[in-house]
Amino acid sequence: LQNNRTHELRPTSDRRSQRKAAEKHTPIPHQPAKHTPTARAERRRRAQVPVVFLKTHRTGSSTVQNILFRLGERESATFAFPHRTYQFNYPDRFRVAFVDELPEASSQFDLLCSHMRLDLPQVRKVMPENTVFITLLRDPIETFESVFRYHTSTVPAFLSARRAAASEGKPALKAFLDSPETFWDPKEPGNGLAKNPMSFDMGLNNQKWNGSWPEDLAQLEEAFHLVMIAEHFDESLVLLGALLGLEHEDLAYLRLNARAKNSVTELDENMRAKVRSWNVLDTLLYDFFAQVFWEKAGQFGLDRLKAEAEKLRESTERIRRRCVSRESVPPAELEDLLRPRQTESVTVVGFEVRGNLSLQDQGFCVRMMLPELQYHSHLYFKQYGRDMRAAPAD
Ligand SMILES: Nc1ncnc2c1ncn2[C@@H]1O[C@H](COP(=O)(O)OS(=O)(=O)O)[C@@H](OP(=O)(O)O)[C@H]1O
Repeated sequence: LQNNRTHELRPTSDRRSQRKAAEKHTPIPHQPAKHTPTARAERRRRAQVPVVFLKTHRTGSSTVQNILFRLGERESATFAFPHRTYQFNYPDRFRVAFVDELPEASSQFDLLCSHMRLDLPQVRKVMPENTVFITLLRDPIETFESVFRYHTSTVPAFLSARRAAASEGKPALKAFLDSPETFWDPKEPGNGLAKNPMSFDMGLNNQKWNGSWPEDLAQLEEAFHLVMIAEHFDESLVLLGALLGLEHEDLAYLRLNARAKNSVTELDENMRAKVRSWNVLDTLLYDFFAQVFWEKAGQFGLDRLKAEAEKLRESTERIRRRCVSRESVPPAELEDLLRPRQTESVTVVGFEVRGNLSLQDQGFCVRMMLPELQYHSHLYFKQYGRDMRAAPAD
């Protein structure tokens, strides 16, 4: 099984040494069968609708993507993967041309869940008519703080702020928030995430409110069957499970792609107000879909949702105890297969898998903690029999 393929976005020498190191590591065991006969029977009955998951930045989206990756792999779904790398030419708006070919043996794509900036009509051209659309939003203040810290050296506006801050001896985020307009050039394509990042990912005008916003929101509400809310993650997963016919075990998760505590900036009230005001459209977007979320929750039944979320938490906790020997593990202590992507500006922590697991449990547990890039390359290789392509050299 060619399953230790690591993503191709690192320098070749780094990749080569990583490959070499990877040979020494535990390969990803085969995808295990479900555990109980009843579960197997249930699974056969699940209506396998195609799914698009709009993977918004720094919202908890890798955790949801991991659930979908596991589901798709188990059901031999055909993934609509980017032609290159693990993103659809981000930050360009999604286009059909960004999608890799439909494998010969497949008649349609079943799952699309790699990073993109949404363009609904274009996505609809790629996916079957009965596709279910889902996404995830997070409190805009938390999201922006995380986006800023994670992408400080890749988003030009943030990088300029960091340089200015260094000369003034200030924290970069404070320098940015004191005068964001000084650093933010709206014409610079790489600045998409610098203001209202969730609105940007949803394909909205993230620069300023305009007359089309209400209509655009209404269209998104119509298109998306479920917009999950990170602050109510378990309740969101219960609704996702109901929508896709999934069991609690399918929805078990670990908090992936989390920053180490020392990579998080504590915001005082003054900074929170500044973040809120700079990202006012994200607040509008979030509040709108939070309301939609609670309407859906009401239709499901609030008491039922609460009880189901509690059961999900319990089953997830059991699975976590079975799988994880150590949480919040610094990258240097993780094997390559389980090390999340790091950026220049933050430390991202991961998980250590328990030893002495049966092969079946090992397959299940490793997948649950597999970082985005490793799982993406594994599935890409499985689907196409070749490595994921690297980004073109500039
Ligand atoms: N289950 C759950 N609930 C709430 N929050 C969660 C969850 N899982 C992941 N996270 C937090 O989401 C942040 C990572 O988001 P993404 O995976 O979307 O990031 S990325 O854009 O793919 O890099 C990252 O946030 P920060 O740690 O604040 O940066 C994760 O801690």
